[in-house]
Amino acid sequence: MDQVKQQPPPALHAEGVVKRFGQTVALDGVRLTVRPGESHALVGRNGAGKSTLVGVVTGLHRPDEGTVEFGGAPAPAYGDTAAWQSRVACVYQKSMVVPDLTVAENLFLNNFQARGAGSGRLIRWGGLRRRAAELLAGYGVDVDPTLRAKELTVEQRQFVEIARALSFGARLIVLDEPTAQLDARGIQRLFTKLRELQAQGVAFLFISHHLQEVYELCTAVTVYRDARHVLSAQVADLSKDDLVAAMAGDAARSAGAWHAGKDSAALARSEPVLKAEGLALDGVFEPIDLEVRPGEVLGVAGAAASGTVALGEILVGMRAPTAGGVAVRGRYVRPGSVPDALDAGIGYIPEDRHLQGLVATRSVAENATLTVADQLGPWGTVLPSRTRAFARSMIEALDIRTTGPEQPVAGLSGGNQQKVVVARALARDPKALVAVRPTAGVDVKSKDSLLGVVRRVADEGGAAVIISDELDDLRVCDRVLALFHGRVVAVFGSGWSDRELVAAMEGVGERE
Ligand SMILES: Nc1ncnc2c1ncn2[C@@H]1O[C@H](COP(=O)(O)OP(=O)(O)OP(=O)(O)O)[C@@H](O)[C@H]1O
Repeated sequence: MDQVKQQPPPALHAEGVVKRFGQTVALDGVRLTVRPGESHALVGRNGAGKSTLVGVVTGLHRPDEGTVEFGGAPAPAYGDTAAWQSRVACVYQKSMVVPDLTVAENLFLNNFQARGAGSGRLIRWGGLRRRAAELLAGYGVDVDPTLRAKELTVEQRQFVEIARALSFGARLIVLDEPTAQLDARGIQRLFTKLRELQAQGVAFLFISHHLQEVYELCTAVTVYRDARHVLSAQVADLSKDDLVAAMAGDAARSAGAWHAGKDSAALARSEPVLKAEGLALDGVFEPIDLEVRPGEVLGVAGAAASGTVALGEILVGMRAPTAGGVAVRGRYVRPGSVPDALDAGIGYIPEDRHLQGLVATRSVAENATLTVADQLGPWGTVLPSRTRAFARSMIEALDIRTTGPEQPVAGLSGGNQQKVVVARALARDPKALVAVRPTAGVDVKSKDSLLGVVRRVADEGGAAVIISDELDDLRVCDRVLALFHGRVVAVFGSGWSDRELVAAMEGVGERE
């Protein structure tokens, strides 16, 4: 018999996939082919259809048309969860493990029957732990299987979820913005692990708005735009400008890497809009003084454990400090009081729109105006016409992809939900806007307009604080404080280099 050397069948092949949600066509005949051992990026603007495709190829959404194959064989029936688990898994930004169970229990959850016939319902815990330790070691994952899932770092949790998927037999793993909550070193450790697994033939579908990560990690890329397939290419053959142009559908505008940089002498003469004195949170950050003057955008840079997010939460009244206080234009703000912070003119763009941001079942218009109900009509009544008018202006300004102001936010893509959170923060014309990683999950093209909106709050005489470890977020700032383990380790005016700022956030070159 002739031995014809054949290419192995693709790890995933989807063809002609159509998915509608009511009137919305989320996928319009798209295709995607991921080869074994490949790291394949799926990119596109907010609302392009990426998450919907992930839902279709992980068995969550039944497509209206089209086919899905794994390793050349048709996908399992929709609803047969165990069969889907043995083909593909998705590691989401949100943890899918059970927080109160141990790593070992999470690894074998739903999989007890796989431990051999005859064991019945009896679970042998010692054996379970041993097998978990073997499994983790087999994939080079250094995590104690007796820890509870809630005790894991984001990075460890992702590794456990990947090991769990592989133990079910899956050879395709979808990673949805996996670096969103990792610091620079965590990202490098994740990428190293992914490369090791790729070398063993595991394929990855990588969903990300970070194009530099696509170039660093991925070998192939597919672009969707407005629910359609635009191109698939080898990453090495595609320039970044061409990639952005394919996503945006028109000639790529330059990302406008502008350092703002205000006249520091003029700034120093004006009274601060936002002032914090001796602000501290025991065990999280040491006393810190802040002054943000009219027209100024202050950046607060730091990695996950730096204390920057807690600082932001204190500025907006979500947490009380252990010492110090905050004032807006000289008006003292009651510590730990969100209503008082709002009254004082503080606006807030939280990082986690799921927990703090939105009411999923309410409309875009209602969510965008949740904090301004008292301003929209007499005696607190909300006039629907005004709510809609404000929402319409925001939909336009922020390029929110929606069927209209009445659409429930649950039906928006993740990035478009984030824009609604931003709209809500702007609804009150805040004097001081505090934004935590405002562009998380927002596509490359929308990032500019969103940061421009934050910048405008300052340009109109207010002040803004951007808390982030994203260099692109920090570029719009006039001044950047870098925190490391709760201490300000560096202050930059305009003109910092990426390398300097990253080094400061990483605590490199810190002086005692
Ligand atoms: N459950 C749903 N109900 C109604 N419409 C939906 C639903 N899920 C998604 N859509 C719509 O389908 C389209 C594609 O959304 P999808 O979440 O796939 O985009 P995405 O590319 O993942 O965007 P993002 O980058 O913002 O996460 C959007 O117009 C969205 O509003």
